Amino acid sequence: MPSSGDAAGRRPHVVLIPSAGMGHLVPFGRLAVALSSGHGCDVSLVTVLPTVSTAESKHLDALFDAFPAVRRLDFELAPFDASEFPRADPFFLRFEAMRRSAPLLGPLLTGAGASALATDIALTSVVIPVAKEQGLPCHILFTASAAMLSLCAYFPTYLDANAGDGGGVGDVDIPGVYRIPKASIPQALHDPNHLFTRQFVANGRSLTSAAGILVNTFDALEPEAVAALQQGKVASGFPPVFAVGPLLPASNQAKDPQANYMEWLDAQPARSVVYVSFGSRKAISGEQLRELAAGLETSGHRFLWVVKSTVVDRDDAAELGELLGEGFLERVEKRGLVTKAWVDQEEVLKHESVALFVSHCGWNSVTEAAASGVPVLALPRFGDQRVNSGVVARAGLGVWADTWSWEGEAGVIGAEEISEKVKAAMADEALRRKAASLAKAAAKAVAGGGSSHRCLVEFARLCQGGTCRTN
Ligand SMILES: O=c1ccn([C@@H]2O[C@H](COP(=O)(O)OP(=O)(O)O[C@H]3O[C@H](CO)[C@@H](O)[C@H](O)[C@H]3O)[C@@H](O)[C@H]2O)c(=O)[nH]1
Repeated sequence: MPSSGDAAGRRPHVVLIPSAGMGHLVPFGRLAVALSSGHGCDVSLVTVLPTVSTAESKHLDALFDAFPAVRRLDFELAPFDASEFPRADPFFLRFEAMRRSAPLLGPLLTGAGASALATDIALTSVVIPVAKEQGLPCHILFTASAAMLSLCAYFPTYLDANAGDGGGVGDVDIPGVYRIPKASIPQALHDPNHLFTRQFVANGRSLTSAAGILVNTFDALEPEAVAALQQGKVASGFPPVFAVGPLLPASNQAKDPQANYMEWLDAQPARSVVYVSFGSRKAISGEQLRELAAGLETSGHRFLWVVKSTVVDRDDAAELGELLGEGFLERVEKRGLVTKAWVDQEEVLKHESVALFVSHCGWNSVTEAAASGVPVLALPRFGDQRVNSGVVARAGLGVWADTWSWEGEAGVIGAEEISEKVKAAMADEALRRKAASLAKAAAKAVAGGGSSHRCLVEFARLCQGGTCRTN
């Protein structure tokens, strides 16, 4: 039942504060749409200006156009001199700018009449103190898997218990969840002094200061992790956990008028195409690109391959053709399309010609594959993607050859292995059936009365009258 307002009839006004990066903006936009349609909440999505990339600006413009019920709340960052950090990437600079602009956030929230906040785990150190000052409950939308959330929640305890061992990080057996093998733990976490590790531990500790935690997942995809988190088995003093995924509004992607991939897909036979994409950014090495190209070629299958321009090594100015191996594009012309366009991935995954998704297992891609019933061949690259690949394999959504050579996150998987795995996955009828059954479970979870729908109702109710745990 939608929330009908407080005693004075006021609707809750939930303000969502995403961090930068399409992998984060996309689920925040989707949560905004889900909450504003049918849950009795007013919803504002904070647009941090200037945006980090044109992809982000286009995405946000398309979202606000398509869903006018979602209010846009512009947050102009205070200018700061980035030359202090000459080698920092745009995401670090964005975080630093947010941190320095925090004093401006309180007045923005008061002016907007916020009654509750939801922010990204990466921004808790900035947003939670502001929320405390304002007396507002602050929730977290965790944009990765529940397995990754449980690792984040348990990791500080794990490190405390293993401090002094000197043996580094091993398998991590998360209470109530399962054992995450050493090789799946993000590489940076193997070094206790790495900046990422310190941040990850601080984030893990900050989870208990949140009023509630939303996760873009659903029961059938991650039964163990969702149950353990909700039952407080992973860490003590844990706030309520709402598994609200898969967060999927109607398509709201900015269309690229130059892109011809949908016409190309329309011309392919049903269930014949391997879709290959590694998310919105982040490089895979030139060497891995060429191995992948050769593997796709020898697999003999049709493929649509989305290569982001940032996928190409920054200092490698060569054109796509050269990067993918000499003559590759000409040889595969009749059965492969390689594009640098921003595609509407949901639309692609729903297309009847698509049979397999070769994915880095960014969490949004995993949830989209699950919602579309497209099996995944996992090719994780960095960060949470190995943990997510483990989820994919456990749930039967896809295959992850975790026996593949592990040489750290920069390890290269050879063409022959890729080709064999593509052929096997394309021929695997049982895998296809299992993926299709997960899509049914996903649809059931988000429909009225389903587990994710109930979690969203419960969350909206908490925003209506919830007590503030951030104090
Ligand atoms: O041409 C494109 C490329 C991407 N997308 C969309 O962009 C999002 C990409 O997100 P994701 O699949 O999660 O990949 P990343 O962009 O790599 O996401 C980052 O954020 C995720 C969520 O926290 C993490 O799981 C990843 O490891 C991290 O790299 C998805 O919704 C895609 O559908 C498109 O629609 N068209």
